Amino acid sequence: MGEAVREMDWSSWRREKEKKENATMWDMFHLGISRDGLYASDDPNVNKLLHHVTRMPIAHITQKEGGTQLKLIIEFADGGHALFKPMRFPREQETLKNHFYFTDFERHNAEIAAFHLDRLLGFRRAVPITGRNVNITRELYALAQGDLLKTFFISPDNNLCFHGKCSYYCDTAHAICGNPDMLEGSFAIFLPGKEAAPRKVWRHPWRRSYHKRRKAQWEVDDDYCELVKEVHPYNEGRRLLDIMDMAVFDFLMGNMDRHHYETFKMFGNNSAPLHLDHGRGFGKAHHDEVSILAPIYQCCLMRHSTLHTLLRLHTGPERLGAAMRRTMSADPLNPILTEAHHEALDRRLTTILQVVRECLIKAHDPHNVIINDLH
Ligand SMILES: Nc1ncnc2c1ncn2[C@@H]1O[C@H](COP(=O)(O)OP(=O)(O)OP(=O)(O)O)[C@@H](O)[C@H]1O
Ligand SMILES: [Mn+2]
Repeated sequence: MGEAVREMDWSSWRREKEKKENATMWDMFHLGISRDGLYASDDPNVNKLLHHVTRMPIAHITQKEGGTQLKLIIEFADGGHALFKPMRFPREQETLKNHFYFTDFERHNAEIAAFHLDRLLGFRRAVPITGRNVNITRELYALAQGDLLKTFFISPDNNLCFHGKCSYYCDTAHAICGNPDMLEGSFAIFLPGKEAAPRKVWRHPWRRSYHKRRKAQWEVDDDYCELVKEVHPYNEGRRLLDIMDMAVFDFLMGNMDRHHYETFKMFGNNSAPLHLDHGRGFGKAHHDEVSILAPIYQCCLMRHSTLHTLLRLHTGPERLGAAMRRTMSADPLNPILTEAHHEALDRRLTTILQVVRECLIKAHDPHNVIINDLH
């Protein structure tokens, strides 16, 4: 019953958009969202929309409520919206050695790179994101209001800075500063509003403990996957395989911060999870965090289509690191990643294939490991 009502909200909202005389690029993006992904593999609108976002004048800015680190909701002159994450540190700065994944600063370039990685892996579950240079004086300070406006100041080095209000790192010591007032940031296309397209938030079964002295159950129980396989929604349908895809994606970028994930309620339980929030990926180019692959080595599962893509990106002709370099070269903030991260992507891909190989050696039947979804 509940599902049916939500389907109706979504369809009346869709009809409303489709009726509009001139559907905007933003409308087209929203209308293209499906059960399987946020856009189609051959959708030319995605690159067009991202290019548009790099040039469109900004009309309004507000702080995004909640969240641990500062984010701005940007409204453009044509009525479209994006989620802005500012650059805090130069790309060369790695995750601080004594920081946990949950105290790591977010990186705008990781958000951009993660979108490209998700698309190259064929998932299309991450929101399209582009980099853009903003002029803090003209494009942020001139539009800021209320509490946000009060946080702008000139630093001792004569740069324009602000820190906003949030529960972590929103103070003078952790301000976001321009050079002298130019600032890099990531702009993520906004998803349809929660009213028209409500989302469900799920705890990730392999989430980390977020406590500096405690371990999660999957870290101490090698049979953890057997438990997960018993419970909804992992006991049927696509979801457990989606978790394997997420592990591939997160391991390649070194993202340990996948505590929750979201799905659109209107598509029901058998829909693709969204890949959101990758600001803590690409933090350490010289360390491979193999525990991110725990879902894969504990369950020994992978979609055939995913394995197929991984093998292609491993053997070439264009390998993963090179493909990332190529697709990100059009971004205004190119280069997005340092060379060491491109090397890490190819090295980690080899590790994933090795883990799958070990699963196949152990398995009684390879069809229990590689799940055929290529019909
Ligand atoms: N492109 C988007 N459009 C609309 N909403 C978004 C978009 N990206 C993220 N969100 C929403 O904003 C919330 C916060 O985003 P994000 O997780 O990136 O920030 P965060 O500061 O890391 O948050 P948290 O600390 O709660 O994890 C997400 O839970 C998601 O629901
Ligand atoms: Mn987060």
